[in-house]
Formats: sequence, structure tokens, C-alpha cells
Amino acid sequence: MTWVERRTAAAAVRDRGAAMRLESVTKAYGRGPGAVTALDGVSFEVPRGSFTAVMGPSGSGKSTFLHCLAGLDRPTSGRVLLGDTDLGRLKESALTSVRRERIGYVFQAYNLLSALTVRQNITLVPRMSGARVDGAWLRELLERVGMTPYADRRPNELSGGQQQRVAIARALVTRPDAVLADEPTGALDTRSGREVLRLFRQIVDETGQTVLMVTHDPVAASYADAVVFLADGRIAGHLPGPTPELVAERMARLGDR
Ligand SMILES: Nc1ncnc2c1ncn2[C@@H]1O[C@H](COP(=O)(O)OP(=O)(O)OP(=O)(O)O)[C@@H](O)[C@H]1O
Repeated sequence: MTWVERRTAAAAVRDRGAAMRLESVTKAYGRGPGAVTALDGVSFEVPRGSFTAVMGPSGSGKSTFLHCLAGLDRPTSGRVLLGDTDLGRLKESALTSVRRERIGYVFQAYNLLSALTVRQNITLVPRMSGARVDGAWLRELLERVGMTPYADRRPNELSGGQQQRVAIARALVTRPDAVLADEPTGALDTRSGREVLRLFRQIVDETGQTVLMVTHDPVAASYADAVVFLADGRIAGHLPGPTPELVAERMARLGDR
């Protein structure tokens, strides 16, 4: 497929509705006077094939938002849907399979296993559940994240940016419905951080993958198609076509300095 055909295919995927959805989600921690409402009636759709950034002041509910979408946290009320699957209706074992097979995760810490090679780290999760990873797909993934020459190296022989690119390949290996990234550039220097962001952008544009990323950095957010802002556990705005300046301005208005 040519690059133009791939972009057209990615746009067609994008038109197919929401990859993930929160419907009136409330999440409270604790009970009684000490209770904290981390999310307060949040409804939001993550469009399929899009790159969405989540921003908000400290304590505004970003991690809780991500954890509810990931099925890592169960909401106190409301529904979380991955495609047509209502996560709240799943038993723990089914939810574990959904988390393993249909969602990819990228964190600030790369969490690679030091005893394993790059190739083994990428294929570990499917191998643990007894699945075979197709050789052609593994080669494509290594190529896509620029790690083909390092496939047999171990994490301690790689830079932070390279380790994060391995973590991205690992997140993509099951061809998940969505990739959730929590501060993926938080531990990286500016240049490696930008490379990781460009990689996310490319993956979304060329393969129609859905990516949702929590970040504190307006420049990082500007790589996304749109930014959703949270404040006090509620949606406080939505900015399509973000630029670093527009994002910083919105954040300043939300009281983040
Ligand atoms: N396990 C928990 N128990 C009690 N309160 C919690 C728990 N997790 C989060 N909270 C509270 O819920 C609110 C939202 O927290 P959350 O971590 O989602 O915010 P955030 O926007 O990700 O913050 P930050 O940018 O500082 O990481 C905060 O007031 C926090 O103290």
C-alpha cells in the first residue's frame, strides 16, 4: 500500500465511530465526609483511529479517567465501553483477557524485563497466553518503531527513547482496539520525547490505530488530533487541532501554572 492509500484507509477507519466510550462515569474514592469524587458524571467518546490527549491540573482526574477506560478501575456509576463491550458487565477473568488482548499500555516507566531481549519483551504477553506471534507482524513492528537493528539487545543496552519505542511495539503486538499512554514522554529528554510523539502520530495516520495519551506537556498534546481538558473530575473543554500555545492558554485558564 502506498502512503496515500494508507492514509485514506486510516481515514475510513476513523469514520467508524467510537473506539471507547465513557457514559456518565462517576468514580468516588472512600465514603462519608472524607470521600473524594475523582470523576463526576463524565461522558466522552474516543473516536476510532484518532490520537487524543488528556490534560488538566494536578488532581483533576486524568489518571482515574485513563484507569476507568483501561478497565483497571471500576466506576462507582456509569458505563465504560470498549467498542460494543460493556466492561462493567464482564467477570474479572473476561476483563483480564480484554485488558491483555484489546488494550495496549504505554507508561512513563518502560517496564521492560531486563533479562529478555527486545524481541522477547515485545512478544511476552501473547506468548504467556499461549498465542503465537506471526513473524511477519513482529518484523513489521520492529521496523515501524525503528528497532530492527536492536531486536536481540537487552533493555540496559538501549537509550530511554529506544526503550519507550520497544514498549510501544509491545503495546501494539496484539493489534489492540486502543493504546492508552500515561505520560509516555515524562522520563525522556526533549528530542527522544518528540521522536516518541512522532511515532504515535505516524501509527495513528498510517494504520488507523486509536491512541489516548495523558500528558502535562502542551507540546506533546499538540501532536494529537484533539485535546480533552479535565478540571475537578469534569470535562472542562475540548480542543481540536491543538497548538502548544492554544493548549497552554487553556491550561492557564484552568488554573495550572
Ligand atoms: N486510590 C485513591 N484513593 C483515594 N483518592 C484517590 C485515589 N486515586 C486518586 N484519588 C484522588 O482523586 C483525585 C483525582 O486523582 P487523579 O490521580 O485521577 O488525578 P490526576 O489528574 O491524574 O493527577 P496528577 O496530574 O497529579 O497525576 C485526586 O483528588 C486524588 O487525590
